Amino acid sequence: MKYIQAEYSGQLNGSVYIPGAKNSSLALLVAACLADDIVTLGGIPCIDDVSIIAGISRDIGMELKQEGGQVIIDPRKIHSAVIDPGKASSYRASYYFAGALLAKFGRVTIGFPGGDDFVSRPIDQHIKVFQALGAQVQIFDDYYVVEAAELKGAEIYFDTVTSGATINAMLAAVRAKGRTQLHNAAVDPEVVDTAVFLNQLGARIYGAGTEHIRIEGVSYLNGGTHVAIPDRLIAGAFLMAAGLNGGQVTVKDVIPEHLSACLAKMGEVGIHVECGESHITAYGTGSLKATRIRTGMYPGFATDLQQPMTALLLQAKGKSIVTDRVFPKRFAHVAQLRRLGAEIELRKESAFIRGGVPLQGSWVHATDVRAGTCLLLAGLAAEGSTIITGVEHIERGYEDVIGSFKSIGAKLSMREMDAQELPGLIHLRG
Ligand SMILES: CC(=O)N[C@H]1[C@@H](OP(=O)(O)OP(=O)(O)OC[C@H]2O[C@@H](n3ccc(=O)[nH]c3=O)[C@H](O)[C@@H]2O)O[C@H](CO)[C@@H](O)[C@@H]1O
Ligand SMILES: C=C(OP(=O)(O)O)C(=O)O
Repeated sequence: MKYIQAEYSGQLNGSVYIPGAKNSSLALLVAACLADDIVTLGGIPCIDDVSIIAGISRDIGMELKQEGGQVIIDPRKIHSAVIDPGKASSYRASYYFAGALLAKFGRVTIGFPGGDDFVSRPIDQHIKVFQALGAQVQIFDDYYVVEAAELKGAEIYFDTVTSGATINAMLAAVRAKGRTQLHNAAVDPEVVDTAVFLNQLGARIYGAGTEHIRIEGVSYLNGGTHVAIPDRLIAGAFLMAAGLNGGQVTVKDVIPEHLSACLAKMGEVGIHVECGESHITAYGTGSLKATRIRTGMYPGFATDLQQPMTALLLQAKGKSIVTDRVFPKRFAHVAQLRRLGAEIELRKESAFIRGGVPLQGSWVHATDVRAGTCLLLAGLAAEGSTIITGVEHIERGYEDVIGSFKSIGAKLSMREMDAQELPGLIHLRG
């Protein structure tokens, strides 16, 4: 079993280049299915979720090869729209294959999405989209089938703001007959990135980045080239690292506007932030103030950043409250932080933190990708050694997590737990 060992690291200083966004890349790679010619994508990170897509692509006949930092995709030989349920459920964004393959082939058989487990992650809005466009959806035990003789443009109102279903609606509607209008659409940068890419291929999507998106269906999509936007979630976590023990961290190749809410809250807790055109520097002052965080859909404070922010707030003297309204049960990291000595209570959709209590290294388990970042940051601030298992969750979203954190001075190593070591470690788990 792989694990990460984190040691108290003092001040973190340095700069890191931020890779392309996981959540954009997962949409772009599948959007490429819709093209009728070769597509080249840049900025796609080397993460486990992308490897799963590569596996699915091989199964369905989509050629996908990596050449010097670019992924070249040939969707012309796709011969199957049946996706292995095991592969579909080993990451979240497999639902994009449902929208894209439905649009291109009129039928898709696919397993349910997996990804981080926040107790409830419904896909009712995705299904609503498919049905509105004229498809039938049949649900079986471990897969579902979506099919339509013809997809026809429709008027679709989302009952809740969802980035996944907004992107999926664009994928499904882009080749539908006539006009589709999406209302109460998500305005996330990843939605805009997917629309920009599809338009580059010849799609006619208007208004992405606002709550109303209009899609005029087209019957053919060219090949083309696109570069994924930088990962605002990885960038946010690195900037927070500067606040842990009063260091200075610069993230390069970012779009600062995508991090507005995060930077505003970092300012409130006492981290000084300076933005350039494509870089941001965070200066920790060594003294953090408690605050209140409420997550919201973009441009609100990202739910994916509340977990690393919680690690930071453990260092801020006083009472902080972190409320997650997007995923009210996204708090599996709290029990693990308590193992490090954190004073943190859960009530309904909020974590109540008494910050400034010294942390002590222990054995903790990452249950999802950002819980992993949270535990990693907490481990760097805790006395002694922290053992973090559940590395597979972290590797779903982070390319070279050890190398990039080490480059800013973090004392981290990836290890393999062997039988001799286990008795020495087991007392930490309790
Ligand atoms: C692969 C990917 O891009 N993952 C991101 C995506 O997940 P994901 O696409 O799953 O999240 P959504 O944006 O769809 O979810 C937003 C909210 O809508 C609800 N909802 C969603 C779909 C649906 O059919 N019905 C419904 O009720 C969800 O429970 C949640 O409360 O956006 C989340 C919210 O920014 C991020 O945390 C994830 O990192
Ligand atoms: C929740 C996340 O991932 P996913 O939606 O892929 O589970 C995340 O990236 O924080």
